[in-house]
Amino acid sequence: MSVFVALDFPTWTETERFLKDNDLAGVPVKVGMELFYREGPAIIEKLKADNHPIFLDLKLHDIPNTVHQAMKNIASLNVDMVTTHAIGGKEMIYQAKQGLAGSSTKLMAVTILTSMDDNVLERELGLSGDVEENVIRFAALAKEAGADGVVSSVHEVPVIKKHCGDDFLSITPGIRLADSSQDDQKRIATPEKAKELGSDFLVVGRSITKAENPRKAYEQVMKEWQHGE
Ligand SMILES: O=c1ccn([C@@H]2O[C@H](COP(=O)(O)O)[C@@H](O)[C@H]2O)c(=O)[nH]1
Repeated sequence: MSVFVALDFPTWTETERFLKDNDLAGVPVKVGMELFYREGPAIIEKLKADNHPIFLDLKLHDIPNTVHQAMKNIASLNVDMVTTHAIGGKEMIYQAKQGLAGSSTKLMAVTILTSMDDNVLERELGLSGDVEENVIRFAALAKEAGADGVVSSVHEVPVIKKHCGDDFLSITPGIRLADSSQDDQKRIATPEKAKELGSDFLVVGRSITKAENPRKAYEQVMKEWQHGE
């Protein structure tokens, strides 16, 4: 199971420099809105040419037909995983999966963003239940609709596996090394904790990209993830 480095950079020039300067050729990477909206699908071809496994994190959320048609276009990019928001509902998630038919791209549904906590759910969104209850509900919905797995924080992985089964994949952002700053994330965990709680895949951005020595930070993440230390 892999660690995806979040390439949250404004352009390909900066991305390419980061990967080269830090000797990260071929590592699994996550492409999100910032880079994709600037560089478009060409960025995927460039990264594939350098053998990077790719998680395309575009978090689609629209009416079912629009998401279906968009996923048909995404399917032709042959990335490893793509995201949709579970809050778009069962029919939207189902149509997202149908749009990917014929490709090997896995569909991951975002449950509750790792930048949110119980307070935000209750006071700002008026959702009933705490983060964990909502994550379980969205994960069960995503599974029923045909998704391959969900995005959540590390802390909800055990309950997701309990309710949806061990083979329902979990990918967890909000990863921080012990000395990294929390930034805008509310539900964080170390790579070591992610291993202990059973995440299948990690997403690590600023703990690596903003580190004084990104290569050393990447190696520390891998050490904790592979050996739990
Ligand atoms: O719930 C979510 C879903 C996606 N993300 C994305 O992961 C990275 C995390 O970056 P860090 O710098 O490690 O905080 C970022 O690209 C988000 O868009 C998430 O954080 N939480």
